[in-house]
Amino acid sequence: MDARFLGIAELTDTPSTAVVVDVMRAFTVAAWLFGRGAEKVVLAPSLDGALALKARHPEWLALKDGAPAAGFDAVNSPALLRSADLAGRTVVQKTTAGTVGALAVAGASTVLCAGFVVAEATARFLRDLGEQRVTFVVTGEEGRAEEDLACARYIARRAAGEEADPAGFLRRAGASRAAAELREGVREGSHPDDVALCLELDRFPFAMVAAREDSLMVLRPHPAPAA
Ligand SMILES: O=C(O)[C@H](CS(=O)(=O)O)OP(=O)(O)O
Ligand SMILES: [Mg+2]
Repeated sequence: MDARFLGIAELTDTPSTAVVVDVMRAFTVAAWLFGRGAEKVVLAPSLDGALALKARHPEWLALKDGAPAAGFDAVNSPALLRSADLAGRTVVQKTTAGTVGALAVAGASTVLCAGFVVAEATARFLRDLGEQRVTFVVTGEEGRAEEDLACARYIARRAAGEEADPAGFLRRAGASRAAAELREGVREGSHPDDVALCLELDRFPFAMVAAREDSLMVLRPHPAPAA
């Protein structure tokens, strides 16, 4: 498999198959939303866009990164969402990196959103797809976020059918700037358990596929086929 690893600003063409990686924290959060029963996650282009969607659909939940804010129901923290009852709910998510990365490749034929919590299911999806050229969008720090790069490289190895010891990849992610900032409480809207939850390998059995539905980019879980 020919894998390339690009930051959002480095995307000069529309890839056929894109895996958008945001370990800390957007797509760990999205996986937890599905794990808690959410039906779909609508990826919003802006804070105002998220609030407009919520105004049109008052039953939807709006989630943003950073500090809590008026009009939003939740923040971008897996630990703060891990006990929420979200059965059948739609969540509108807007974050600094992850949702921006997914929207940047909205024209791709296949868009997966991923973190370590869905790594093997994502790799399995790619193996089943049989695509030879996969673009990994490394959403953090202009394509240099260690946690996203480590996760992307791990998924690429597994998608190519190679054995890969996850320990080194997880260690690299755990030593990232994002992990340090979360541990130190620098990032607002966080919980002390966020880093550990972001580094839980294969916590969930589904991949996450984003696709256009009407004018929206919508993320849904894609269960792994029976082995
Ligand atoms: O919520 C996050 O961890 C980040 C935003 S910030 O770096 O904390 O400001 O957003 P994400 O898009 O999930 O990387
Ligand atoms: Mg991030």
